[in-house]
Amino acid sequence: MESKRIAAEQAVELVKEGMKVGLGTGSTAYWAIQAIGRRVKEEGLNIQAVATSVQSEQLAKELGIPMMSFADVDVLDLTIDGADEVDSGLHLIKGGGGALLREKIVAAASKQLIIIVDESKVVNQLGKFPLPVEIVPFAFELTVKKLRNLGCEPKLRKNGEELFVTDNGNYIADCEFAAIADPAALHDELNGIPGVVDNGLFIHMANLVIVGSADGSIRSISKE
Ligand SMILES: O=C[C@H](O)[C@H](O)[C@H](O)COP(=O)(O)O
Repeated sequence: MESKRIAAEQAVELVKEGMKVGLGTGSTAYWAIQAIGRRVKEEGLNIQAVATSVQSEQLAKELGIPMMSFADVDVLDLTIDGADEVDSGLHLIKGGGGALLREKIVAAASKQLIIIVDESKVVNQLGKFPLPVEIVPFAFELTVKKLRNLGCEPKLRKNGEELFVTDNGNYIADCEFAAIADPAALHDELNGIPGVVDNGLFIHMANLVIVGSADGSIRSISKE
């Protein structure tokens, strides 16, 4: 928890007066939202934010972070979000919390995507973490078969006895690939399946990854 918090707090130092900011989702982004809330309250930091999930939006509102409507968003200055895996090319797997679609929409609208993780998320090759794929409920069994044909073992995510439902009313298939040799090609293949809304591969989207360690040190991975 400490390593996530220090990475998040370092990222929040990049938030400047007047910025339009995207707020990520998950246990690491939680610490970033807390730190932004503190800066708004204590320093009077003047920003406007949008959130990548209902959960993050609620937290931001509780902390008094000014929220803007997506109708008023053209370009965001900065988004701070977590990830499930990060490789040295700054490609990501996201969606462990089921928020990948909103996260990708917000990331795509951002000049800068800052990713905050602990050391456990940094990998040589993506794919150990089962890749979350958001699929529409209609004929989902058929979509899952198409996913399996790509060579993975998809598991529909559950919430207790029920299927997990995203903020967008869709299902998540967690796809075990073991190793993803060509993330960009797989991204396009997955999104070419009718019924797939989007997948958790974020290719060429992150600008900077801030990695927190349990010993309190912080390092960054940026584009070469
Ligand atoms: O859907 C969830 C997001 O992509 C999260 O940012 C990701 O799963 C990392 O979450 P956490 O910081 O809790 O490990």
